[in-house]
Amino acid sequence: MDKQIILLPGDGIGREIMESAKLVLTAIAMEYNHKFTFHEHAIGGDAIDKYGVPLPEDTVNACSSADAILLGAVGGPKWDSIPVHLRPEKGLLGIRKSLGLFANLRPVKGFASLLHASPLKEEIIKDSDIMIVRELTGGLYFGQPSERRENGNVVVDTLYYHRTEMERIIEKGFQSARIRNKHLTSVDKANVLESSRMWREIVNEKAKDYPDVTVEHLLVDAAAMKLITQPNQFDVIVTENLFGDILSDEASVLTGSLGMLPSASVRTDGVGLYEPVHGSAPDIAGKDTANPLGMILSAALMLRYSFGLEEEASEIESAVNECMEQGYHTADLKLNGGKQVSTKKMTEIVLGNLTTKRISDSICNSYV
Ligand SMILES: NC(=O)c1ccc[n+]([C@@H]2O[C@H](COP(=O)([O-])OP(=O)(O)OC[C@H]3O[C@@H](n4cnc5c(N)ncnc54)[C@H](O)[C@@H]3O)[C@@H](O)[C@H]2O)c1
Ligand SMILES: CC(C)[C@H](C(=O)O)[C@@H](O)C(=O)O
Ligand SMILES: [Mg+2]
Repeated sequence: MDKQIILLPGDGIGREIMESAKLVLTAIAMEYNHKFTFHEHAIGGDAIDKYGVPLPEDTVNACSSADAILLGAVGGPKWDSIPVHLRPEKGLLGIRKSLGLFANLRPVKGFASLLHASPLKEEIIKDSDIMIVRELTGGLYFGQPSERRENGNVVVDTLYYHRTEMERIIEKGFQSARIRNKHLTSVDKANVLESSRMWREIVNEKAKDYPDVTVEHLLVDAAAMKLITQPNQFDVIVTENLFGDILSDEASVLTGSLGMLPSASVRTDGVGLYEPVHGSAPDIAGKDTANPLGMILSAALMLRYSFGLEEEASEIESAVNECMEQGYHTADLKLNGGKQVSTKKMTEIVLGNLTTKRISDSICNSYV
């Protein structure tokens, strides 16, 4: 298989973890005889520094003709004084919007050997396996007007959704539930927001097309509580943009660290942008301590969803699982015992676990 992959490392730990994903994909390409060609482009603060804008036209053009895109993270204190409409984060919002990537899939499944890494009790998180389906190109993030008025004393952010934007993401939620455990939790704030009233109406209409899927409506505040008290009651969560952003960071606690969570931002034709759920982690950037696994697992999602390479994707996921079982972890996973390693070392261990299946144990041992 011959694929053109755009790499957008971005800011902070973005470049460090992107290097990890690139090495893993290169190893997979060698093993399976694929040709992955990588093209790096600027986004976020990196693009502001180089070109004065968070999303250069050249980056958009390259992404538009690529087979898939990997993104590290954007943002950081260096760009804090920049007005909101020019900030690094606008580069990320801009690329999602211009490519029409309306569905953000955030699987939250802890590794069995990491159950004790979560601050939550093992009996609560055991067996939890959730897919968060987050709307990604509408809502408060993109509402117009969005401005300061009356000498800066009044601020306006608009929560705008068209019915069709809700329909397509809710449909995605039902489809995902149908191929998983057939339970859909729709999260909204229908006791307060007009947008949530329409959201709930659409969920109820669509439910008629999916009689095999059970549907539950939860208000977002209660959902936030239930996510960490009864996580195994969830299968698929479908929700709008801002609620999905907040709930996915919260859900990462189930896995032991935000650094573990991958995500896929897709549209209906298979084109996708793959990015870890976490941000640029400025507090640990450049220290070789970041957890690269959310990024590596995002690369696995790319192979599965954009290229249909299920075996290769599963091989990466198994290699990551093996690292956990071998007791390796980066500093973000607060474990008693185990072997704490750097970003680079963790990447080498994943690579070693990949090749053990095809080469030999002795090569793997040279990494550890
Ligand atoms: N997709 C993205 O590009 C994205 C996502 C979220 C936040 N951001 C941006 O990142 C910047 C920092 O935001 P923040 O601090 O609120 O969130 P963050 O996700 O960057 O960090 C939150 C905490 O988690 C830790 N963390 C995150 N990823 C980690 C990893 N892979 N390994 C180890 N520890 C990790 C950080 O050290 C920090 O303590 C902001 O500019 C924000 O807008 C970008
Ligand atoms: C950086 C920010 C714009 C982004 C979002 O809110 O979508 C991030 O938090 C995420 O979860 O991908
Ligand atoms: Mg977020």
